[in-house]
Formats: sequence, C-alpha cells, structure tokens
Amino acid sequence: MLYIKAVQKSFDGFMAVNGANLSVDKGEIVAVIGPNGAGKTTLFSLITGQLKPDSGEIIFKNENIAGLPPYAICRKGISRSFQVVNIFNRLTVFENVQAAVLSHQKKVLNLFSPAKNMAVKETEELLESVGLTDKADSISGLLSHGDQKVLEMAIALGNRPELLILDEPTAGMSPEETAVSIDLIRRLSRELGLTILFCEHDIALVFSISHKIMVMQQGQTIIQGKPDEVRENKQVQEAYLGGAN
Ligand SMILES: Nc1ncnc2c1ncn2[C@@H]1O[C@H](COP(=O)(O)OP(=O)(O)OP(=O)(O)O)[C@@H](O)[C@H]1O
Repeated sequence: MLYIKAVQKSFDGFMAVNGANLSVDKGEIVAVIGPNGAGKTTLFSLITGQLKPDSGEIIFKNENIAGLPPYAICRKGISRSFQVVNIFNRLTVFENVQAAVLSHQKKVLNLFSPAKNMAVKETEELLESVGLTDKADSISGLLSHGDQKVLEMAIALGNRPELLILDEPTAGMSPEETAVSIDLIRRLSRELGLTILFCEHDIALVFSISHKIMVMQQGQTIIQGKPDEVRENKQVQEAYLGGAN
C-alpha cells in the first residue's frame, strides 16, 4: 500500500532523513522506532505532505505522492494524528468529530445552521468505535490526556482513511490509558481493516503490537522486518537496544 524509497530531506544542509526506506502492506500495523532525532516525525511529515522531500519516492496505492500538499494526500486516504494533541478545546467531543466528518464530506460546520444535525449517525458510529460515546457531550479541553489522544484518533478517522499515521500515540499516558490505546489500535486494525503506521518510544509496546518494525538512525533505515528479525539484528542491538537482546 505504501512504499518509500530512498527519501531524503535536509534542513539548511542537515540531513534529517537521509535515505529512508519503508514498505507497509494493507491491514498491517507497522512501527517506526529510533533514538531522539532519528528522523521519524520528519519522515511522517514527508508522507503526509507537511514537508516536501528533496528526493526519493513515496508511493501510495501505486501513485507517487511525494511533494503533494497535505489536503491532496488526505483525500487519497492518509490521515494523521500528532505528537501534540490537536483538537478544538472549546467544542464538545461530538462536535470535534462531527466537524471532521463534515470536512471529509466537504460540508462546513456552522453551529447555528442545520449542519448541527448533519452527519449525526456517522459521528455516533465513530465515537462508538473508539469508545468515546459516554463522553460525547464533554468539553474536549476538559478531557484527560488519554481521552484527548483517543479523540484525536477519532478526528483522524473522520476522513475515512485507509492508512492512519500516529505520532507517539501513547506519549504522556498513564499505564491504564496506554493499555486502552493499545487495545484501540489493535481493534481498529482488526475490525475496520485499517492500516496503521506509528512511531513510539515504548519499545515493549512496539514489539507487542507491530507486524513489522522499521528502525531509523541518523535519518537512515537500518532494517525493516518482523519483530523477531529486528530483535535479532546485531546492528539494532548495538545502535538502539544498547547491545542487549
Ligand atoms: N523544521 C526543522 N528545521 C530544522 N531541523 C529540523 C526540523 N525538523 C526536524 N529537524 C531536525 O531533524 C532531526 C530529526 O528530527 P525528528 O523530529 O524527525 O526526529 P524524531 O526521530 O521524530 O525525534 P523524537 O523521537 O525526539 O520525536 C533532528 O535533529 C531535528 O532537530
């Protein structure tokens, strides 16, 4: 579904991504790991169009999307949620998700117009699928950090993506919230058939839910493979896992 070949991106001569390769098949959960500054977030921004690559190919469903603007990439079926929570704090949970659904349907949400009653069923279904039905009327800015990250996922799902990209989905979460998020990611993959690409510092989590793992260091791909292959790779052990298996 997604093939990245030899992608490069520099900032003022500094190579943040320096030959990254990645392949993601339909229905897979794929993780990108690597130390701080390895280039993971930059790579995601290249895929979703927030940044343009200097060179290389980003093929999504047989089409090179490298350098397209974010709205065009979004329309092609790629949604992203960010490391820092990105929601409308003053709107309710329902309204945040409804706005995303209406935006996907190219309709504008105006709380004083009949739009308020539009896409109600789709919004309710999405809230149900992420387990936020009980909090539909809560003000989003008052939710716990964990619930806000889940809401962000629901907003990303409003675009009806085929590929969902998550930047550190459990960052800042309590162990309980992390467990809920892991369960949610697994369910979205299994029940909706979503393809999920994420980066994450929690290595135990990565190895427990990923079908494939890509390891980055200094902008380059060291290896991509099944969790066992990655765990046994000497270069990964030395460079990233501190030499321990
Ligand atoms: N807009 C930018 N301008 C200049 N340098 C940047 C920019 N964005 C990222 N960088 C640099 O590129 C490198 C890769 O950053 P990136 O955020 O992609 O790493 P990361 O692997 O996601 O790190 P982390 O795990 O800490 O989030 C870093 O050295 C960072 O300082």
